[in-house]
Amino acid sequence: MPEPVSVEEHLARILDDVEPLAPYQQPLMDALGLAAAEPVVSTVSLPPFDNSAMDGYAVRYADVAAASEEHHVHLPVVGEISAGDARLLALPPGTAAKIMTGAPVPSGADTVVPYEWTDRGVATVVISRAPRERQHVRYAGEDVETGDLLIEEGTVLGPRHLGLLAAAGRPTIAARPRPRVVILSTGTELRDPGTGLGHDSIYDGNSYLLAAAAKRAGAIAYRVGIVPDQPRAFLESLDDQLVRADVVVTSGGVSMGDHDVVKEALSPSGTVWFGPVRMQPGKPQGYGRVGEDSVPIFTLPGNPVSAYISFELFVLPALRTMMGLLPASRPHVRARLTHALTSPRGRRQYMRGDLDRAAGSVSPVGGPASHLVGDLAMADALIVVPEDVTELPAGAEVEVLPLEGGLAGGL
Ligand SMILES: Nc1nc2c(c(=O)[nH]1)N[C@H]1C(S)=C(S)[C@@H](COP(=O)(O)OP(=O)(O)OC[C@H]3O[C@@H](n4cnc5c(N)ncnc54)[C@H](O)[C@@H]3O)O[C@H]1N2
Ligand code: MOO
Repeated sequence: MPEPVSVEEHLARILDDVEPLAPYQQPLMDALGLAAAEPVVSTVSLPPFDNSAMDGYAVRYADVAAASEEHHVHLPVVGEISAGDARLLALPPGTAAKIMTGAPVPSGADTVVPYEWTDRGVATVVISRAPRERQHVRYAGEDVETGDLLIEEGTVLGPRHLGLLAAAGRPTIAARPRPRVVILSTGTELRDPGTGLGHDSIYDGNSYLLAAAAKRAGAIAYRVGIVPDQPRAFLESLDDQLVRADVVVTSGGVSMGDHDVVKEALSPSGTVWFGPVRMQPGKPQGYGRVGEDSVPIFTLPGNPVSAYISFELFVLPALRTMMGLLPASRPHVRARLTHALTSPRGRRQYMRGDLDRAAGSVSPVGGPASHLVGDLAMADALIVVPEDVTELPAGAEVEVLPLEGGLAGGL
């Protein structure tokens, strides 16, 4: 039996081993939530040309400066310019041109008078109020100039960044791809939701829990589902799946039982470490590489809460490292306990909690056991009780790992 390792040791070993995936140019819509793997410099100005901010008349300021309710200015209308239709290129002095929002301002004109300050005349326009000089003109380059840095390398691309890239004419951006994560549940007792249950079977919650967690982390999740507790069936299933995997995540079959299929199947290869981590839930862990392509594999414990906490602590940071997303781990916060709690000595306890960020407090949710999925769904944080602490009073300040938020991209 290998010596127990700390959470930090296990995570460090994993993060030393996984590598960022090679970036390539991805269509913008595929890049949502990914980290930019290149800085992007604008090759255009925005706006690209001087254009109108209002529906109205393009004029020379000097021709309308004296307009008021008492002193109307009359100008002949020499044309009409719509957005995307700019046949009138120059405006003679002493004239006006109808202009629509977004249409190019003709040379000679420097100001736009909105319809509301005119009689909306067709042949001649009567202007009853003077704009400020250059009012309602959006000048070329006033937003972005050619050569401006649009996106810093490492930016997690959200809707506003993608909108800017498109506005600047970029159809793609270099980003690391989403890791393809294959998720296998082991357990002869498992059944698919929607099917019948015997007195000795349970539904496979884990493959949904882990696939959803992987997908939310930005990965592509392939939920393979249930594999029985037979090493041969497990290895066959794994072998079939490796071709589409950047990462494999299994649940179950790694503790001390007589049918611990994952351990039994993978131990002979010698490429996967199995051992205890000083944490609860989540003690029995495994990590290593499998197959011809040395695909990283996480063998998580089968108890659902253990599997989920293991995902948050070990798999999520690995996936984020592969995607070049920083920070790799969700940041911890500190909060005050609303109730006292106790914890066993020697293993770091991850109690389920309900975090109130505004109040800076956290309430324990349910018990510490690792099969309590009802309580897990009610929680949004983990209360971290250090290995050497056995009791904490109400009001104590504790470290908390939020299960929602804290990472760029709304994760
Ligand atoms: N003698 C010992 N027994 C156990 C130890 C130990 O140190 N000595 N460790 C316990 C701890 S801690 C954990 S955690 C579990 C981990 O066991 P396995 O990873 O081998 O998982 P299984 O035995 O296959 O399953 C455990 C539990 O979880 C249920 N399960 C499994 N898969 C799913 C799934 N996909 N969806 C829902 N529930 C699932 C399964 O039915 C079991 O109840 O070992 C302890 N034992
Ligand atoms: O470590 Mo197990 O994950 O306590 O139930």
